[in-house]
Amino acid sequence: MHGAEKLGEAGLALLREHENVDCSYQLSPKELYVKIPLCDALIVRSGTKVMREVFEAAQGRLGVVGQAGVGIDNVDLQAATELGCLIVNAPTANTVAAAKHGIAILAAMARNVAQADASMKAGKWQRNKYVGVSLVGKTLAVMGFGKIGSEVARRAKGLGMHVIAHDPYAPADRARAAGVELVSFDEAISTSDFISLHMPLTPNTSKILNDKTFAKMKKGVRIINVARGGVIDEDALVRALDNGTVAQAALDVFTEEPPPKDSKLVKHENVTVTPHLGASTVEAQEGVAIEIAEAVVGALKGELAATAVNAPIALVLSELSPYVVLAEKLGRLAVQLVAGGSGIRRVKVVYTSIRDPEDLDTRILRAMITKGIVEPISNVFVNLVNADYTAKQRGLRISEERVFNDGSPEVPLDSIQVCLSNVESKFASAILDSGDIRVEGRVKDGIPHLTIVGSFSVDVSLEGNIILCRQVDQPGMIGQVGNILGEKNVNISFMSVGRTARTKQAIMAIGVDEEPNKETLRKIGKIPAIEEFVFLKL
Ligand SMILES: NC(=O)C1=CN([C@@H]2O[C@H](COP(=O)(O)OP(=O)(O)OC[C@H]3O[C@@H](n4cnc5c(N)ncnc54)[C@H](O)[C@@H]3O)[C@@H](O)[C@H]2O)C=CC1
Ligand SMILES: O=C(O)C(=O)COP(=O)(O)O
Repeated sequence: MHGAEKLGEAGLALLREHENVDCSYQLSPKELYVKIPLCDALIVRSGTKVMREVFEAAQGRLGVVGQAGVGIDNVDLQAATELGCLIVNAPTANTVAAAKHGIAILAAMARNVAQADASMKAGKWQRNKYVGVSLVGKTLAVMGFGKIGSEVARRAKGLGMHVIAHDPYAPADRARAAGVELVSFDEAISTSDFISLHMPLTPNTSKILNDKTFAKMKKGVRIINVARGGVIDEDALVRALDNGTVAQAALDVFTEEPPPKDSKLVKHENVTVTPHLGASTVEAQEGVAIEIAEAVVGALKGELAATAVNAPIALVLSELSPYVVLAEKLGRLAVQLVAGGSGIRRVKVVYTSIRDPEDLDTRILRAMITKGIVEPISNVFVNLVNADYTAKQRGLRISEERVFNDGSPEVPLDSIQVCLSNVESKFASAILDSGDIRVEGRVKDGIPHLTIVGSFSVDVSLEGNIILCRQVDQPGMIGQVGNILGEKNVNISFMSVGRTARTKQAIMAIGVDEEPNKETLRKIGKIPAIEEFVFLKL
């Protein structure tokens, strides 16, 4: 575990309870590359760039990077995903601090607090020069109505401002509940006296305020930015300040941090600046440190991080947890049933559920099925982060289907079925007439069970390992197999027989705690009534 930027003490203490912690601050990229292969986790703040080189230098060891804040524009998510590294952030603990800093610099700008302070310290008394503007009745456009934007809106209304917002993805009812009207981008920027930026920096929002958009604003508009410097074209802002389109700007963030010493923007007399202090209160930093420490420790333990940035969002985790295990095990079983040499291309997953498709997020289940399929046949370590990417890389086409059934609404899924198309099986009974290998499972009392193999019904809990045998349905079979396993001290945890009357054949599924040796398996294969069998590792 390695901390690259100063983290609150409470978070460090929590980390130390679980991991070895090394705090080195202000490392050069080179120094970081040397340290990183020795670390399982890295925690940074917005000032550290975690680019592809860092993930490459990690040589596969780095499992998680924690960004101790909201914005993750300092992390190369694509590289992290490709190289199987989970990124978690701390999205909630600094919301109020950032919102209050936005309000603080807005109010300071409107009343020239910083400029007046500097003037007095220079021995002057300039009451006429620093006449400000009122906020009451002025229109504020909140650009990005997320966590921080909505807190800013609430506070600005308390100051008597009229607040509108632009956010293409925000739910209208949330804005309505806050008494804020959601408007188009053009309406927001062209009708307001103050514009406050609260969207993430992404390719879509980069330089969203530029010459063209400044030209649409009311003359004398005031700009506040506590989001990211890159959402403004800073040269265009200087031009807009110089030609009076923008009366004032209050900026906490800059395209380059720290900005160049001779930055025209920073030095502009109508600009109020702070050095990226939005999240910097003692309280917020302690909160963020705890939030990120918990996420990183959890991720290192293999828990599904709710704040994972580049993994499928683990919605309603507690509810889906047993299905996540079931999904991986079905993937594992299916792939082990494939005869060597037949390449897997198409995977069909069928979820049977009473839920509407929108109420059931299957991304995590798909990821786990991929993990189950890919891991036994490759050196790739598949995790929630790189599952979809890995599947694509290997040419696996995974299609998902939903089948509606009448069950209890409390049960999110009745069954999961995994079919591998156009492959040969080392256990012919697992193949349907259509040529697909099929396995299906359910969760019973919180435990995943295998319930169908090919066209045979079975019922075996997916714990330990499994032996599947197809035999002529006759008495004494269970005893014969049980004796052979017993002789070698292989403990049977579960056993189930499913038969089809038509063929008078049965499939026996036997759960075993230990892995039987080759000799034991050979003996089972020699029982005359056994037509085929396979040992599957879970
Ligand atoms: N100055 C500082 O120290 C801090 C800065 N931040 C910055 O503030 C940003 C916002 O943080 P939160 O509110 O916590 O995130 P959030 O994710 O809750 O909200 C961001 C909102 O922006 C919206 N958005 C995305 N693209 C947009 C577009 N093109 N136009 C308008 N809205 C758009 C999203 O729909 C979302 O509602 C972070 O991404 C981070 O960069 C966050 C904390 C501290
Ligand atoms: O949370 C964010 O996005 C921030 O900008 C805070 O960054 P910091 O931890 O102060 O470097």
